[in-house]
Amino acid sequence: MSISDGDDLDPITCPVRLYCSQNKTNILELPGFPSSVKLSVTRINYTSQTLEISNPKHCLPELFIKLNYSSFYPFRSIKDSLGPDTSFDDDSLDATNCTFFDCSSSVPPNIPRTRIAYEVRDRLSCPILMASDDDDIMESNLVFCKKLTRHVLPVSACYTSWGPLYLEWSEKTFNNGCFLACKVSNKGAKLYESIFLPLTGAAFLAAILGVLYLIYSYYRNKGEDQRRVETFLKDYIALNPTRFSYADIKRITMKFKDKLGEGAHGAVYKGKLSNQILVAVKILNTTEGDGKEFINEVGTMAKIHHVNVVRLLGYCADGSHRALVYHFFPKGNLESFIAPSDNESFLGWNQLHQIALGIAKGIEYLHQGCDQRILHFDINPRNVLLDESFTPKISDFGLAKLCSKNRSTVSMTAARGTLGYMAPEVFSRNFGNVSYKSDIYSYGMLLLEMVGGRKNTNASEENFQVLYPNWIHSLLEGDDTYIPIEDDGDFRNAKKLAIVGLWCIQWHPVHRPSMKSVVQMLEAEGEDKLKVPPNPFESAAAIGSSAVIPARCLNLELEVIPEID
Ligand SMILES: Nc1ncnc2c1ncn2[C@@H]1O[C@H](COP(=O)(O)OP(=O)(O)OP(=O)(O)O)[C@@H](O)[C@H]1O
Repeated sequence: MSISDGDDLDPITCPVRLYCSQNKTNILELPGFPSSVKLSVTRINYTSQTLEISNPKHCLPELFIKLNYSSFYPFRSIKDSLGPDTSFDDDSLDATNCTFFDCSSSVPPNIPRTRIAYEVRDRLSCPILMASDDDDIMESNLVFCKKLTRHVLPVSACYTSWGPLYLEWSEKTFNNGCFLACKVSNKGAKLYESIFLPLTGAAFLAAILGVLYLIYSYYRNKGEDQRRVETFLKDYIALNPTRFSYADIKRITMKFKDKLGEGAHGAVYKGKLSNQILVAVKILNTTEGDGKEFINEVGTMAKIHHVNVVRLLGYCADGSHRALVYHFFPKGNLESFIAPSDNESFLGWNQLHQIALGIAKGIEYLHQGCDQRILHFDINPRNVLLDESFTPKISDFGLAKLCSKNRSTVSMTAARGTLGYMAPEVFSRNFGNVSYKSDIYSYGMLLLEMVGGRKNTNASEENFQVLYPNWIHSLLEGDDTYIPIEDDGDFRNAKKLAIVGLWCIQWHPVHRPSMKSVVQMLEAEGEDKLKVPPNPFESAAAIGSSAVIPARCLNLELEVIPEID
């Protein structure tokens, strides 16, 4: 769009010209006598190829008085925007003799309802009127007006007193360089241009920006995923845990979509580091503080690398958010395999024996294999996870305590662990000092449950309530028939687990074996050489001769004696 006053268009080559004025209105300038006439173009319709002409003063005759028929060339006057009066080829039908009257000093008393009459009504604002040869001068009361001049005009022009006038153009008209239109200032176009166009433009821009943002965030996320996996792999090879931001954790767990379960310290979610690396993310219950302690603890746990201990792959300490990232183990925890609801999930005695041995080796490593002795304090079947090949992995170090290897006992201000697996001395110091032997007790209970769990599935309600250790003793003496023993191998494995379990749950910590001895016992050929220990609950069993209290409940029966240190 170019803005001009029309002077840059040569009047010789462009006798009729259209240009965009300084106030951005299209002006159609027509050659007239004694000077050219400037008409306002209120609308340009490029589809129907029409112009709408009006005079801001609503008095076109004032302007038309200077024009004649040829002034309009190459335009044709039409009735309205819908179509021409006549075809382009028949000029004679489009022209008429048009007489101009000055009616400024005459207002007739009775105005008939004719076209001219309406024009008369507007005399005050537009005192010049036009009439064609076809108009009845009498009827239109023009007899009271002063006749000015008469010349040929397009028919429609002569019938238009206050506008608008419609002009039509042919194809080539706008291609001769004399027509440099700007925007047309009609209301619709204004609306279109001021609201719709900007809106569509904005929507289009927003859509483009949206698409660009999606592409950007896709590649950024992809880049971030890539970066995270690369950092992880580097850390993994260097045996270090990766530190993740909370945003990373959200992405890894797909906004905590798949919950695996919930423990005492927080919920566990399944996640993905990449398509190949599946993880379980434990979101610890909201904590306060700067997380230094947590990072120290994580740092120690990060050094634990054993095939039977869950390896910490990463952690998050971001504001008050704390999370731990582990490998994902599809078989879940050992609990569901110890007392499965259907016999088909029974892993077999050989497999159970292997699992028991794996757990023992994991605990032995924690007790002896690290710089510092690590006491777990929460060994139980739920904290043993199984990988695809049923290799056990000790998990959940939330209650673990680090202590110097040359200290045989540790101080604890509160009982910790899971009832039923908790050693008596952890429950109350009156039973002795807390030490690594407390983990041995928990492990012993786990072994007995592995053996006894089989009985639970086959037993009646009455048999279910048999005191484990007593029942295990009966088993060892050959009095029990509930255990699903199919061959000698089965019997030997079950018996071995039972004997080792009984040793581990000895009442007094000093009577319990170390994990090293446990591993040796489990690996030793033949269970015959293993001595059956005294029944640790003999006195309790004697008191309740009906022996209907399960071992787990027995712990609950213990009198709680407050801690002294
Ligand atoms: N790495 C993992 N792979 C697969 N499942 C897991 C993993 N870690 C934990 N889970 C599952 O998530 C659930 C919750 O585990 P979590 O260790 O928090 O609780 P818990 O051991 O059941 O209870 P608590 O923490 O009180 O001892 C359990 O069902 C557990 O089997």
